[in-house]
Amino acid sequence: MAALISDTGDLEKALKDVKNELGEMNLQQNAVVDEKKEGSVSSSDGGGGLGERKIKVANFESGEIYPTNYPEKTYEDYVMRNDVESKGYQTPAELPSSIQTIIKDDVQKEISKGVVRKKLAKMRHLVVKEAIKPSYLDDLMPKIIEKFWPQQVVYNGGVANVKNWKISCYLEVMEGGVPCTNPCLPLLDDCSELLDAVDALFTHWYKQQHACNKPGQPKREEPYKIKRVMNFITRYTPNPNEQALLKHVDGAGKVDGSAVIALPVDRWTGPEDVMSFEGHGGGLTFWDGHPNPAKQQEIDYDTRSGDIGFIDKAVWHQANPITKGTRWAMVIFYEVV
Ligand SMILES: O=C(O)CCC(=O)C(=O)O
Ligand SMILES: [Fe+2]
Repeated sequence: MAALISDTGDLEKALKDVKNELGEMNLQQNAVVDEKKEGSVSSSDGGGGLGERKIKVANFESGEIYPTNYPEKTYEDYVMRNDVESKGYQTPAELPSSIQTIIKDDVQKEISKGVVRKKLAKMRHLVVKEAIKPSYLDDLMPKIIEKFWPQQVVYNGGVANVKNWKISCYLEVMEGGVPCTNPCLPLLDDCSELLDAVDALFTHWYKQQHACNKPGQPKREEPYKIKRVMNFITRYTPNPNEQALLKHVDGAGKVDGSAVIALPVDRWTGPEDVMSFEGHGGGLTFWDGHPNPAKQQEIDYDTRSGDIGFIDKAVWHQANPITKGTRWAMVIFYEVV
């Protein structure tokens, strides 16, 4: 029997911890994770015609302009910035200490352990509770609410059945201006610490999730390079077409993984009990655990401020409908090399 995990010491330690916690479980028998199978999850529609989130159409012809209080920046300004690779933090521990303070203590270890548990269940997603401190997001949220400016985008075939999508504010878009050409740059500035933090968490998660498990496979020495290919904030409401993002996979082949960060309930523009969606849906659901969609399990999470969902390539998921209040989330699509 070859070593179960041969890549990082971190992961080996996490495995020991989980082994202790799981007691009698025979890991030798149950825990072989087949990377090939993992990578072969179909991105075809396994869920009753709900569809992929295809990113195809750049549509910004309506003549919409930046609100007048925005600095005069154009798409070209944005592209110049996006050409710079992500800062390359491989773990939260490498972040500047000022940014480490916005992250939950010991989250690195928690992610390593969480990945081991998920691998035992052959799953390729992980949700970490309060990975970002809710108090930090409470401080950031008024800026997000002030500058939130949903851009009109049209997706080919619709975003999980919604053709005209105008509930997301794009901070970074793909080259060529997809899915819109007017990213909200002021908000990108406000969110830069949060984005650095999530980049480091995502890189750490991705590295653990893709650590080599197969006999004889060489250990990867070079660092993972991640790039945020798209990044947006969505505000869901109980209005038709604004309640949910139904079952989909991110990026239709162009995206290697995603992070979804739950943001606070908007207590700034209305009374909390009115804005809250507590008891009215709004969590995340994943379909995972088997390469064959018909055999996948459905897993629900009641996500709240600061929780992060890490999602591997082509894992089916859904932002569940709300019937009351407003629900905010930040979403980042990554390319990994
Ligand atoms: O809103 C969320 O919590 C997740 C949304 C999502 O999966 C997406 O925008 O691709
Ligand atoms: Fe998604």
